[in-house]
Amino acid sequence: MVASSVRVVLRARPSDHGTQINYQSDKKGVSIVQQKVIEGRPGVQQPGAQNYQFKFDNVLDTASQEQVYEATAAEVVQGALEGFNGTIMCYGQTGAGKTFTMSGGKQNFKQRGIIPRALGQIFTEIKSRPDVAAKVSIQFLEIYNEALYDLLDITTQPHEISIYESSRGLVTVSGLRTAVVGSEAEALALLFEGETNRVIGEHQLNRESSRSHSIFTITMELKPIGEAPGDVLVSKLALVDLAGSERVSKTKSEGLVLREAGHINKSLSILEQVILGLGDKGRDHVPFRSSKLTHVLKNSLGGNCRTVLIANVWADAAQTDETLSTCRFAQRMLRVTCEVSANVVQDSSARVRQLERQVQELQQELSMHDAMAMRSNVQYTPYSDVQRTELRSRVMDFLMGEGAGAASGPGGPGAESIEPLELHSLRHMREILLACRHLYREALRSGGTAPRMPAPGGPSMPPATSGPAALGSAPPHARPPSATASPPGPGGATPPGVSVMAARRPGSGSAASPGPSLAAGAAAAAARERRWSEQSSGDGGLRPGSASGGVLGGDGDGAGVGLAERLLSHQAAGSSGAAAGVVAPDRLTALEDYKVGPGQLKARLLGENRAKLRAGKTRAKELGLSINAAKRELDSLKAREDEMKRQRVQQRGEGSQVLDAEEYDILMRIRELKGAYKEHYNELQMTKSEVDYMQGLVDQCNKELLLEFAEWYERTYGRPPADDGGGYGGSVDGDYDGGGYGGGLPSPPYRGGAGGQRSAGPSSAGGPYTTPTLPPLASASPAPSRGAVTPPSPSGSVMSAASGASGFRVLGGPGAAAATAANGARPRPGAGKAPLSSLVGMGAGGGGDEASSPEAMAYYNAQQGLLLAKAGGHRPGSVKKTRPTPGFGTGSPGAGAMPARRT
Ligand SMILES: Nc1ncnc2c1ncn2[C@@H]1O[C@H](COP(=O)(O)OP(=O)(O)OP(=O)(O)O)[C@@H](O)[C@H]1O
Repeated sequence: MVASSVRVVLRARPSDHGTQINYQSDKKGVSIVQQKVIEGRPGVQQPGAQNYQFKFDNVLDTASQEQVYEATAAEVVQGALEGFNGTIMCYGQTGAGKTFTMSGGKQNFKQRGIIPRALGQIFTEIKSRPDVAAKVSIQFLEIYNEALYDLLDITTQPHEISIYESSRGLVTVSGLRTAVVGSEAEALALLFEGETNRVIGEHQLNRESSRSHSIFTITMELKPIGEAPGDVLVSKLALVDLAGSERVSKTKSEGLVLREAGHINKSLSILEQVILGLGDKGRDHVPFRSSKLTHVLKNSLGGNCRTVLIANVWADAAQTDETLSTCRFAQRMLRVTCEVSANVVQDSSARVRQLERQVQELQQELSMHDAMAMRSNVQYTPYSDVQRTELRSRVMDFLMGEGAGAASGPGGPGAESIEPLELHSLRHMREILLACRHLYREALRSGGTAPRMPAPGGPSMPPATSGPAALGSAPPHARPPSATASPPGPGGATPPGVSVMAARRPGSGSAASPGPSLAAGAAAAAARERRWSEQSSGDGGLRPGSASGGVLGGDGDGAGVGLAERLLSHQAAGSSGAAAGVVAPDRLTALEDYKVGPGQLKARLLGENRAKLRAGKTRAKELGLSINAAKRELDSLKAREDEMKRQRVQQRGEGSQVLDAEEYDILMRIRELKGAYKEHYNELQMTKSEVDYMQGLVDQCNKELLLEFAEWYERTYGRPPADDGGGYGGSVDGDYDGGGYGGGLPSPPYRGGAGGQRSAGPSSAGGPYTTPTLPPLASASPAPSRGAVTPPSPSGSVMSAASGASGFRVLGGPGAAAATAANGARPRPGAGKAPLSSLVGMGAGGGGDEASSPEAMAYYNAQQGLLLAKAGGHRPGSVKKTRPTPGFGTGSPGAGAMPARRT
């Protein structure tokens, strides 16, 4: 255990108003000069302004925020790869940029936050370690109004999620879906999926304010593979985006948003008390259990965890009070220390192998001892069939030998004439007993009489209790045949080599056939065995929420549900107009109006992101082509070089080092090509990550735009009748790269259906990922090394690697596949039953041909049934998200003509 202090990073959102707080940072820390207005003259201290000094490890200058995000992610990721738990927690007032820091901005890849960076680093590192088997799993928890929600599965009810604390103080959250992910793209898809499910609201200071705390947990298990497997490193990374503290006088919150603010402020104030308690060594009680947030974070605050706090402040003069309060909180956090140690878990299979080796060595050791003690017939290995048969015949001889029937016990008449059975070892003794049992059963089966056992301690057994009927009810240790050879002495252990005069069973004819109690005993044993096997098979089952592997299976959960559910709730609610009497245009027309009207900001963002996504794909395609061309040229140059080398050796002998001009040129060209290959390969890796990220952003924008449109439509024209399937599910992203997580929304007819058709197959889906594959660059590729670029796998070329990493792997069940096919869209990571979202609008006119697909409709109906069945217990957040609240839309300040946000 090593004591480690919490690290604090200060990160400032730039001022919106040209007025800002003056930060000065030097080695001592950050100094904040409180100023009134310094417009036009930033950095100039006004007379009488107060100066505050805070000391933090790292002051984030906005110009270098990418490096700080990258470095902060790397800090905990590196620790996690060594088995240390880590936490990064964003704290600060509302609007200060916590979500921006954790998840990233919505504009571009460069703005991605700490979570996507951490995921990228984890998978890059895993790829560079071929000697390690890694398992990465993800959970995404939301704490909203003091209730727990699963952001990866919104059908899970809060009461199904609970916090457990072990006697050693280890806190775990049970009931959450655990998604095992195999690539960065899969993990990113889940992040975006969860983000979309998060409850957000709008107030004066932030149009997209998180109304909940979220904890994105990455669990890693790293296990060495190969001849001598070692211990497993298990680590947990908790990436926490807290809801922002807010002064309601500033945020002008009302209604539900105000109530949410109450919960947020209360839980943050308990967090402060916990931090105060942890910093005060004299305090013996820290109120971790006073709020769900502090209870869940217990191990991250002062536990076995390396913790980094990012104090987010808003560098605006109007926010000085909140900035100072955040800095004070961060200062207190610096006093908290954690006891950290690497989590090393023994690999049970490796342990078994180790013990087997140990047993073997001990057996050899024993054999040597026996040889020295002249005990040559001790056997430590299991008996073979031949040995067993031989032993049985000896036991038989013993039982039927001279004096049989006369001897009635050790010392009885005739006993001295019986050749004793020597016992060499415990194993030998057991085998003799087994042989007795075998013979006994054989005798019973062949209709013979069961030999009677002598009464324990008595010379002979009274007939009434000695028959087989009595045997069944006898205690196990007294049952034949074991009792016959039951060795003397406590515990029945007989020293090896001791001769035991086995008591001979009187062969009297008084024994009857096996009685019912024997049969009952056998039945009970069988039942026991059955129970045991049932139990063990039950143990192997997975608890709900501990899904492994089938992360996104088409089993009724998945990416599209959140949206679909919300959309369904609109449809199910029937028609009720906010503006009853207004003639509603058809929804596709309305959607077009919405995109140039109230939804133009999001529509523009979507358009921009789509353009960036397309640019990324084009670049990836160019890079792929150039890599493949380089590879082809390298192959032919290599062949030519080999040929020239062979000729040179033939003509001038083995030792000749003199190259002619052509061979020299070839060598130079090979070197040049290798450099270009490596450079382009690295760039392709980066571009690939960017494409995955931008795809997620596009999908997220797409969903949000649809959702906002649905809310706006309802407010403006009232709820559409249930059979009006015209628009909610219609895509706002008709381009080939579009589509929600569920495999793309159907292409709207007003766009000519281009999207749906173009995404019909892999060759049209991802331009750059469809060129022919090439074998890996064998000798020309750089050798894999830690931290270096991993060359393409032997099974595929650079191009196929790119396509794989884009994650277009079908993870959904048959329903997902059917829906995807119906959709004409390629399956996406996180698909699961996601295509539901694309099917919602199929009822009439939304999806063109696809609507007629019986498989798709069957899938849709099944999903709808599932949702309706669960409708009674929907999480409040998801329902709430679909419903404009009093604080929004018409009434809330700042809402204006914007559609009501999810609240
Ligand atoms: N460094 C930055 N550069 C550019 N824009 C930023 C930066 N930080 C924050 N923003 C912008 O400020 C706004 C508020 O940011 P964000 O939603 O991340 O704040 P928050 O602290 O999470 O707020 P809340 O607690 O209300 O959820 C967003 O529009 C975001 O894009």
